[in-house]
Amino acid sequence: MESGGFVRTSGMAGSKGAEVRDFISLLKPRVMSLVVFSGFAGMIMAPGSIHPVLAAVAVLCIAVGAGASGAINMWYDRDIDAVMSRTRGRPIPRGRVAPDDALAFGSILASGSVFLMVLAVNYVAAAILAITILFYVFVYTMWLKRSTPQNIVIGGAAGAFPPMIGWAAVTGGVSVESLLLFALIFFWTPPHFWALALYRRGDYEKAGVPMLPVVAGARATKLQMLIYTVLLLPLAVAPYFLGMTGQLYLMAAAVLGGLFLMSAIAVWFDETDKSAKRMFAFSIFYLFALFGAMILDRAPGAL
Ligand code: HEM
Ligand SMILES: CC(C)=CCC/C(C)=C/CC/C(C)=C/COP(=O)(O)OP(=O)(O)O
Repeated sequence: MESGGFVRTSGMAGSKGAEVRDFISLLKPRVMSLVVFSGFAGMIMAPGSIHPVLAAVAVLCIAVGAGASGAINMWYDRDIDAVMSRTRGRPIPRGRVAPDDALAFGSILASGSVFLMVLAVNYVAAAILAITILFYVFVYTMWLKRSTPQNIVIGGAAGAFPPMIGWAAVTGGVSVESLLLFALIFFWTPPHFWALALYRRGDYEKAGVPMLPVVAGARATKLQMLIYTVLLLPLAVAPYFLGMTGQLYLMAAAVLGGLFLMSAIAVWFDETDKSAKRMFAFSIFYLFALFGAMILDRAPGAL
């Protein structure tokens, strides 16, 4: 049976185990791991306390909401995913999951995560979760991704919300501190993504997606990456100066920031893709390590 030009497989092909794996990969689990970690960091940094069961439910809602929006993104982007070598092995282009099934799967999980957050945690956390999902699906995926090279700068806001969700789960509100956690990811996203886009430029060109390296070239992209990396430096140490962390975090943020800046400079001078690949990998380590240091060094006074 055909559906929207893609082979429908549900109910007729693949072992049950393989289908479960396919649905799991619709959730973009590796990206989800860092999203969840940043949401958890928001929860740990927030003043006050939350019952451990509610904390676990909030983390689950962030994980499921992030995964669900990833599945809807894969449903919408199935045409370009089939063209790009990085994404053509995904379950929809491979014909392992029907587009309609992916959309239903993502929509049910997205609604479920928001409802559970309302019922078990609080309205503010649920509202930010809903905004995050809607922003990623409608603003980034359906609107900006295919229309402007600033797609990931504006759309990147979606990926920056999770610590605010974690913070709101504990406090029921938004604060300067939680906005700072948002800003950290917001300014981290351009160097993170453009490093990948530099060495995947051919893919985006083929798919007609106007990513910055395709539209403005490598030099302009590298300059933008340097600018965002420099702007990230003071933001990354700011949690210490706001009294959110101790000196261990300050040192970690300074060292990580220095290394991130060095990798952006290496990308600037490197005519090959080697430094961009290294910077992309380091960007992921950077954010895990930054939030890890923050969690370890949460200022006792902030409790
Ligand atoms: C608009 C914002 C963002 C864009 C466009 C973007 C794009 C990408 C892309 C294209 C990949 C490669 C995935 C692959 O190889 O299939 C990737 C990997 C990754 N991204 Fe992002 N990203 C964004 C924001 C974020 C955020 C906010 C996080 C988490 C806080 C994140 C975490 C990760 C992780 C952990 C990986 C590695 C996944 C792997 O090992 O395959 N990204 N990102
Ligand atoms: C709680 C919650 C809802 C969190 C959502 C977090 C979120 C929006 C993360 C976005 C990160 C991401 C994988 C972007 C991929 O861009 P892309 O879709 O262009 O990448 P692709 O080409 O790999 O599909």
